[in-house]
Amino acid sequence: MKILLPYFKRYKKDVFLTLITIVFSAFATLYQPRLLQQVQNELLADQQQAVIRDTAILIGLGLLSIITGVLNVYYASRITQGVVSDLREDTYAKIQTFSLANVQQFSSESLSVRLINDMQQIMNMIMTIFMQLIRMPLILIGSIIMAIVTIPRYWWAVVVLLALIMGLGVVAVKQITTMFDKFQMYMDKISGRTGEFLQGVRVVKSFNQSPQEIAKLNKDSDELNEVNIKVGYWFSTILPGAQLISYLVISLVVYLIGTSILQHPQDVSVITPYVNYVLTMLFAILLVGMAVMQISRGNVSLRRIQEIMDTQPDVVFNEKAPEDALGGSIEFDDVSFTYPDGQQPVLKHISFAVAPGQMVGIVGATGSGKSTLAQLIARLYDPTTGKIKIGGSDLRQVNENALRKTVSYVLQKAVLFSGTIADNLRQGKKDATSYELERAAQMAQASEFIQRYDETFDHEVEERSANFSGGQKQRLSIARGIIAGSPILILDDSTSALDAESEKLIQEALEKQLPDTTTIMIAEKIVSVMHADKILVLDNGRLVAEGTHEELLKTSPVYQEIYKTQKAKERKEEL
Ligand SMILES: Nc1ncnc2c1ncn2[C@@H]1O[C@H](COP(=O)(O)OP(=O)(O)OP(=O)(O)O)[C@@H](O)[C@H]1O
Repeated sequence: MKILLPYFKRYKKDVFLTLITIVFSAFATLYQPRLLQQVQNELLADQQQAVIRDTAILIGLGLLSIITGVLNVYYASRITQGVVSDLREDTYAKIQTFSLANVQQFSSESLSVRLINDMQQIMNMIMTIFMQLIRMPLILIGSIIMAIVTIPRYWWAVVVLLALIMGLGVVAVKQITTMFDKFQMYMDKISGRTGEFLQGVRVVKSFNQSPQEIAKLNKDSDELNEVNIKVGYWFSTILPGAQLISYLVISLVVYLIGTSILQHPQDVSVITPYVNYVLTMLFAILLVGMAVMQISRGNVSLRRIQEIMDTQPDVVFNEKAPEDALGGSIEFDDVSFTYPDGQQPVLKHISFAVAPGQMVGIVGATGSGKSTLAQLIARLYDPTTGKIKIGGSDLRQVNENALRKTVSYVLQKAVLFSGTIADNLRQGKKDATSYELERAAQMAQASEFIQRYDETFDHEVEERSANFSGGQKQRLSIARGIIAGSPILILDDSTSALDAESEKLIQEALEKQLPDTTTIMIAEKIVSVMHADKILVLDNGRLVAEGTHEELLKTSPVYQEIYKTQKAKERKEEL
């Protein structure tokens, strides 16, 4: 709860006004039965003036109840909306500082559940605090005092009633709160599965995996249901149980009043207010119980947000360093890297240097560490040991904006966002002109298909870019990478869905039109990088050779082997 205090402070005025509405509303609720008793006595004594006066006050109290109730909801909502929206913004800003390793540690699905579902629980909790948690204890204490004052000689009945209902409440609340952790855990699991299912819906359908996927989802959903049913079971026993206890105590007190009515005839007028106070007490206990449960549920969510806030980003940039783009040279000095959740190093003692403007190919078998190496250049992870320098600066010392301006990374899996083609390309450069869009599209061999749309660059990209082919997506993401004009461009197997001719044209365009750009081309096929100034050969995380295609054919057995296998495969395909 401590995490919320600074946020509440921002809404001091609303908190103060909520407290005032609570005090007045509690007073109106508690004073009404007392006044009713007074009116009954005045009726019995035939005091008409007093009856009219007190009835008017009763109506006034009713109105006060309504007005303070409405104002309470208004101010509580203002606090809740304000606090949760500030907290969500801060949490979102914190997630923005996360490295890939941090995101992986939580899983992106869990982060989105925390931002949506957990925030909703926190919202319910704050609303409950300002509507019930402060008001109901006041009403509870007030109704206990008033019930005792109404018939002092049966004070013990109130004590018995409280003890029984509280006992029931404590058992139920304990049971229910232990289930909230499980509830959030299953929510994470289900949203993870649903996200995975929707993202891979084509694979699921084409491999006829729908029944299996549905069965997995059903299993998690059944487990969540079980938790919900148990919570529901406890909820459904509390209310009737507490009502039964209250009516038993009320019946006992009414019976006792009946047996002694001759000695205390004035007790006739106390029965109604007494029943009223006992029922108010019951109502207050139930609402306090519910509020405690809502708050403990909110606390689970708050703890999950706190976990995000307490996480130290494991890639920290030097915000004091200059924001200007760095140079285009790359230097790896004895770099090794193990993924945060991995056992074995994926890169082992890698050292190499690339001069600005060079085109460098990286080849190696699948899983040899090519993409990992590229991700280290973009500082999506830090090396476990060793040092990487870009433009002569140690990556651990650079400013984040400087690095993002320097390295443009076109991912292996092309990802576009909903919006227009132009919106997507401008993610590379916010203020790119139409000329720059066209030039980048031409270099990426995307211009031809873009020109076929009536709206050209304003053509809509649907959600998950479902209206584009794999090759079109790759061309657009290459164009997005090019448009940034960064000194270093990394193409991580980004031409795999293109035909050989388009791939060649893209390479020629890069060579001719971006001669000063350092280009790192990761490729499965040697033919894609054979014209590079230098080729790095990775084998099981080790840099086993570097040189031009001709040099490597003479000196590197690993390179020869890959080349031979690929040539043989090509020949087979031609036959
Ligand atoms: N996020 C990750 N967490 C843990 N291990 C990972 C992660 N990404 C990759 N790996 C592991 O690191 C190794 C190298 O993967 P990487 O993607 O760098 O290889 P690659 O050479 O680019 O492969 P490919 O040509 O198939 O893309 C693999 O064994 C892979 O399982």
